[in-house]
Amino acid sequence: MRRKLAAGNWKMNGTGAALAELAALAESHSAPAADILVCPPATLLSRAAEAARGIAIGGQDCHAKASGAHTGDLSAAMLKDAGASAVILGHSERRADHGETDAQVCAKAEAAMAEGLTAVICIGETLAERETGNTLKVAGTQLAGSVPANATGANTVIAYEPVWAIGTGKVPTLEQIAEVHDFLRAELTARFGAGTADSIRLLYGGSVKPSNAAEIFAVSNVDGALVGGASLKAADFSPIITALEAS
Ligand SMILES: O=C(CO)COP(=O)(O)O
Repeated sequence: MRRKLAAGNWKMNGTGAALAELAALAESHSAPAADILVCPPATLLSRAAEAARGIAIGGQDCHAKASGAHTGDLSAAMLKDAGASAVILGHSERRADHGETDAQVCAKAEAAMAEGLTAVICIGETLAERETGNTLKVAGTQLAGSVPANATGANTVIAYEPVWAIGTGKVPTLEQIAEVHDFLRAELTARFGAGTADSIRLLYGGSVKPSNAAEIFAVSNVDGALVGGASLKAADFSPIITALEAS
């Protein structure tokens, strides 16, 4: 049985004052029935790890190399040293803003896993790709190219985030979410076998809110959510976590 996971991606939001939201979240979810992960900006990682009390902390990217001449980048070991136990990789905003390819995401995931971090690997189609009937093709290609061969339920989480649903208030239909998640599970089964595939959690991401969380969490093969905007305030993220615990 996969343990559910509520993950928050703060993106490029938050200074020290935002840690009060994390402390409030930890306070109201001291013994959660689902895993909770918050990924703040890297500048807040070590302070977040102190404020989080039981909530896991993650980075939003890491470099594929362990160290060296890569100005502005962070290695997986640095994230771990700052208190992270996970890292989001291949988010569509990084694929778009920094031209990250599946192969680069895969190399980053390998580096993260080598440090004992859980790689939260993001995939998802653009609106143009959906409208031309290529959703599953894109999801399959990204999955195959971005997920390392040594993926397990312990070191890998997959987040399906349709690009057109991120920050837009637009959400796929429940049937559309089910279609992609069922497909991803089948693809993982074909590649890794049922045992490993059944242990890897599949998150949905894109405009998840307290008002739509419960119906999304009832969808087949949805093991939780990767939440952007609604993870910034404890008052929004908390009811999403509660809905996941009840699912
Ligand atoms: O990109 C996302 C999480 O990684 C989703 O963002 P929103 O929840 O703000 O749509």
